[in-house]
Amino acid sequence: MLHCFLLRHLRYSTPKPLSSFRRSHSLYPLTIREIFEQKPLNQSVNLTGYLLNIRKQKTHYFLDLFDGSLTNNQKHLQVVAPLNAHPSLPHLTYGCSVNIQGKLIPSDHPKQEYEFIAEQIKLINSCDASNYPFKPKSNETLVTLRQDEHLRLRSKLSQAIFRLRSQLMYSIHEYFQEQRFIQIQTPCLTRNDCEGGGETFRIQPYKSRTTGKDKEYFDTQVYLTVSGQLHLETAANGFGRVYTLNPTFRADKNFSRFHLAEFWMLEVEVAGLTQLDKLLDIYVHLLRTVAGQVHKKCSEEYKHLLTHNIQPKYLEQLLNQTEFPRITYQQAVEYLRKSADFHQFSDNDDFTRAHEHYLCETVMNNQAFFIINYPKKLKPFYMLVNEDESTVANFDFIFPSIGELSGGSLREHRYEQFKLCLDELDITRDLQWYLDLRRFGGLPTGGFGLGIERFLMALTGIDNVRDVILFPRYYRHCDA
Ligand SMILES: NC(=O)C[C@H](N)C(=O)O
Repeated sequence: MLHCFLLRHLRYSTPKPLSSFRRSHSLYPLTIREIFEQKPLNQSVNLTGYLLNIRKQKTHYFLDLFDGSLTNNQKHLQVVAPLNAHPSLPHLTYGCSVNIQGKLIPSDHPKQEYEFIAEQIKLINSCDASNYPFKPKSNETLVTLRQDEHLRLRSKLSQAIFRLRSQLMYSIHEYFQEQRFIQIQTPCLTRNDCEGGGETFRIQPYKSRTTGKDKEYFDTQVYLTVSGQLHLETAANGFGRVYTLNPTFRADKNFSRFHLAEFWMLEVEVAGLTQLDKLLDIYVHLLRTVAGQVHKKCSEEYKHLLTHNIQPKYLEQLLNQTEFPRITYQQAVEYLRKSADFHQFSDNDDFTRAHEHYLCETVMNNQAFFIINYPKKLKPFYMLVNEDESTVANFDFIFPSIGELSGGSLREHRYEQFKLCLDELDITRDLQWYLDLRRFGGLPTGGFGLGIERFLMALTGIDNVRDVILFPRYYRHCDA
């Protein structure tokens, strides 16, 4: 009985299909994009947006309405307001928000198929036009937009960038769905500094204004995560193929155009991997597929960026290459030592950005490449130690004009070795849960992290991370 009732109920609660115009019209406030796509001729509809231009002519006002729904080739909707119906619109200024009721009708104008005739125009909020950073026809640049993070999505340039970012996120999820990965949400609060680099933000007690009492995070030291990797490995031991796409935090006092204190990182972990080459193949396949999708889906955004002279000089490599050169740390050191600037490079030193740039630009001729098998002592404790006992099975991927785009490794899955390593570092107690993965039959896994903002730099040719994240947090900067 109950079963029948449920079935009947389910049937009735499924929304009935409506024509696409009616469905979107009734469920969400209508957008200009939908007006262009669905052309609801002669129906009275309501639109909300900003006015970008107001021109008074003999018989009509012409208003350019913008609501952020259009891609960049279609700019805005031109609204025609006959003077006899709207004798004066003096309260409307550039940038003000309005609600317009009107109708789309076929146009007599030879250059225009349709026009939108306003029946009623309501001012929602006026705009403090003299202080508004986006003046009519102003020439916005990435630098000027950066000064108004909270308003910059009113500009077409920022819109192009953040549409592209949204597509990137979507394409990443799509890729992993297709490859049958499970998405995991790793925690932002953690007790372990996974990278061991000491760049963690510690959660500090604070005095509550209302109670005046100190508040602790349950009497333990807790940090904002620098990487979800350790937690992701536990998930790889459960599901096999997993990924996470989360914010990560690094207390890096670096003010450079490559560094953020909060950045988004895609992290991937795959069980059953025992060869570094395989991990690199997976990484390249991901980059190629996702870059290809973004390139295909965002052609309008790319065109718009080009009008601002922003072009992805090295995107071709991501789209077309199935392989990238792979050199060992030792080979990279030899290249550096042959150069005039770096001939004194010491054994077991880490590469700086200057080293990476030299290797990429001069040695590799602006070709992206991998550096593999770093000395064990330069890298975090979790990496698989190679047979030579002195290097680890890891990679850094170096991209022209950016430097390190990603890092990854096979993980040390052998219980005895790993316990010894943790004991030596005196971190066994803190990481008992992580060691347990090996204690209870852990699988060999490998994975990598890819910083979303740097990936966006590679995809767009934009040369500052602060332009590809809406609210950048970096050294001494946390504004809006
Ligand atoms: N998941 C990873 O391999 C990323 C690595 N832990 C990093 O933070 O660079």
